[in-house]
Amino acid sequence: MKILFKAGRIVNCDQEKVCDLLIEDKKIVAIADEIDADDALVIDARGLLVMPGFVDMHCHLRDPGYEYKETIRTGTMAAARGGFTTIACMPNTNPVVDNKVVLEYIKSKAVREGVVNVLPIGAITKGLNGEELSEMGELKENGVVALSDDGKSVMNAGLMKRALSYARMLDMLVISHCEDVNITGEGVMNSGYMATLLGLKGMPAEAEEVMISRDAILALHTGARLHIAHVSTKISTDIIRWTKKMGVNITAEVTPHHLSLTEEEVDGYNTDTKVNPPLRTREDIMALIDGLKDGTIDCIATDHAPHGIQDKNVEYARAAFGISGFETAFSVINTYLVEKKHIDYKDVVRLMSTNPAKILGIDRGYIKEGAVADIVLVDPEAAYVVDKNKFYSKGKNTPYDGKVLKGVIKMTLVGGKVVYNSEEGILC
Ligand SMILES: NC(=O)N[C@@H](CC(=O)O)C(=O)O
Ligand SMILES: [Zn+2]
Ligand SMILES: [Zn+2]
Repeated sequence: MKILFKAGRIVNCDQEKVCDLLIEDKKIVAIADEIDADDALVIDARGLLVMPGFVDMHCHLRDPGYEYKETIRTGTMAAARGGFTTIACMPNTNPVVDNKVVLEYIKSKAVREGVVNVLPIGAITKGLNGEELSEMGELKENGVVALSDDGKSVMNAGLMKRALSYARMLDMLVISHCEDVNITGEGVMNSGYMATLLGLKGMPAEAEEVMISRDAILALHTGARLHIAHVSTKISTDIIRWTKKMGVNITAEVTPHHLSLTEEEVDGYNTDTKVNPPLRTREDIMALIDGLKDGTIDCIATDHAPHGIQDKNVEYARAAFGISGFETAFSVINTYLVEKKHIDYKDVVRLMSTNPAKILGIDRGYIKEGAVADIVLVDPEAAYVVDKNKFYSKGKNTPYDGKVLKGVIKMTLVGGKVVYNSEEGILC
């Protein structure tokens, strides 16, 4: 099967050009000004962006254990609609991914039912209990791309140090959810004026910042590769900038919601704005954007965290933390960052494809001859109104419902196969 994209704007992290692109079987075989291939399916890509498929290094697929929130099937369908071709899923399932049996279940189900590539992340501690290390070596041998207790912090610094030492020996990436729970306590939104006004308990910025500091120092002394999940504050960004300068092997991600929405969204008590870490302030957003621009923050990750209606349709203080993020990620970035001229499309590719692929150590994220044809075709000008009821994800928990966003995914290809297009939907 051959697919020929005609006159699309091909965007990589370091260059872009309007030209043709030919795919044969699983690979990109030619990129040139004018390609003819009689037997190919021809796609008119004029006015559209042809980008390397997005790579999401942080999502929750909820399978096994919480299939009412999401399954590998529905989660990967949502990912494909979002333009993602590879996603790394967190181990906070039930049972937790702390052994090879659960890992095998996810891997085989992803091969059978997955629409996009799924890379599982294993737990740092058994059962995410923060007490005993998981069988890290066994997890690595069986194919995890990283280790994380996401959803929770490893509160015991001694244990985290040991985890990082082993990770260093095994050459594994550790992804840290940074939250000192003794500081966040019962908090449900950002600490400050809004929390006081709304009568809700706050989650102070320093809960995140002290843990990033701790983990950066532990990474410095152990030499481990550390990745900070969902960075959300100005000071966090500064700490990462400084520690990178010191030579710490540290990378970081930020989510679309932390780049676009502030704590003001919580006014009205819409539980779909409840997320961990919480939505912060305008000042934090501006600092996070600066961090993306100067390379302090390496990538954008969705932290797609789908929940059921029963988890969210309760009073604010009792609702689950999390935002369903796959299906709005690109258009949020396009609307809030590209349209506002903070970044350009080369940056989008760097942040959503090239860098996350690099951090995960996978050969993806760059369009070139010979590369696997994981590609997303985007109409950057099309605007639409977000309708959560049209999500493929079972998680309808989006704070963007009813908002107008610009940028539509027209087509997603995984390994040279069209798995989604905006007219017909999911095709496999
Ligand atoms: N981000 C969230 O608010 N929730 C995540 C956990 C996490 O990413 O820490 C979840 O699993 O629901
Ligand atoms: Zn987290
Ligand atoms: Zn998460």
